Amino acid sequence: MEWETIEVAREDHVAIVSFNRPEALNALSTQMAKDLINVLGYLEEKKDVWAAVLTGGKSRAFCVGADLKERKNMDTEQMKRQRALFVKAFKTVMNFPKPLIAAVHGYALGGGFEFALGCDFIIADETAVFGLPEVTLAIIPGGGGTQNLPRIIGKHRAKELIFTGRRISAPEAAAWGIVNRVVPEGELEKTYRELMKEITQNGPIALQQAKRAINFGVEVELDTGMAFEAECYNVCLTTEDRNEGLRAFNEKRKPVYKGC
Ligand SMILES: C/C=C/C(=O)SCCNC(=O)CCNC(=O)[C@H](O)C(C)(C)COP(=O)(O)OP(=O)(O)OC[C@H]1O[C@@H](n2cnc3c(N)ncnc32)[C@H](O)[C@@H]1OP(=O)(O)O
Repeated sequence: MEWETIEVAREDHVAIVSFNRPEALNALSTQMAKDLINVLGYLEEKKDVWAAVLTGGKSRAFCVGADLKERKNMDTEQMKRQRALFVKAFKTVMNFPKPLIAAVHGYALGGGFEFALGCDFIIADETAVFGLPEVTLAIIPGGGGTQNLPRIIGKHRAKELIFTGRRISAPEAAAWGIVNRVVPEGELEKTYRELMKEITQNGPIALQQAKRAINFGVEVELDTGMAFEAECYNVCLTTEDRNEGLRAFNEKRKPVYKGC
């Protein structure tokens, strides 16, 4: 499959999804939103894809947010249509059922930062810069930033970043819990390949059920969350992979999971 603004590479059970508009610092155009929705829908259906990583590809930016050049020439109707498409793209990232990790090099601003926040977690190299500058443009984050950021770093820190529109460095983002780890420049690709290999040696159905249980559970009170966790656990109980896991342990070998 080919997409105009996004590259997809495969490595075993991992899909490497890279924004591919380096000439515009991966600014989010209408076409890139369409491509991202199609790519993630395609990967959701691919049974042999167990996890994915979202990167800025060859650009010196992960994604610098909405394409302000494209937007400048839009009328109200076109803006409304683009907004609906953008919201669909952000929700497609947030609702992707398999582990989806953001690997950030360079700028992750506005919608670019919101794509990363919609992933399961973020790793970055030391060049990464994060920010939600929307209020400097007299708008607000419209890709889930006002919802995901406070859930990750708390209301007060989220309000400081959103009210100021200030950019923060990778080490600051790590100190605030936005980023799980920061690696030296040039080591991001090696790091995410190792991380994805570590994740995809595990049961793919269990990965999806763990994601479901966590995403649902953090939004509800404990008893409801525990009941939902039990539902997710039961999905794993009836898999052949679960039997393989037990067999492998008792035969003192690494399990070979098949996603069934
Ligand atoms: C739902 C989502 C909403 C949103 O995301 S709102 C938009 C939020 N994003 C922004 O406000 C970022 C705007 N861009 C900048 O602040 C700066 O740029 C950077 C800090 C990202 C980079 O600055 P520097 O390193 O000095 O490079 P440069 O000359 O400003 O940009 C290089 C080329 O990239 C284009 N570009 C940068 N950001 C965008 C963008 N968001 N939309 C469209 N193009 C962009 C520029 O125009 C220029 O291109 P040319 O060399 O042809 O002039």
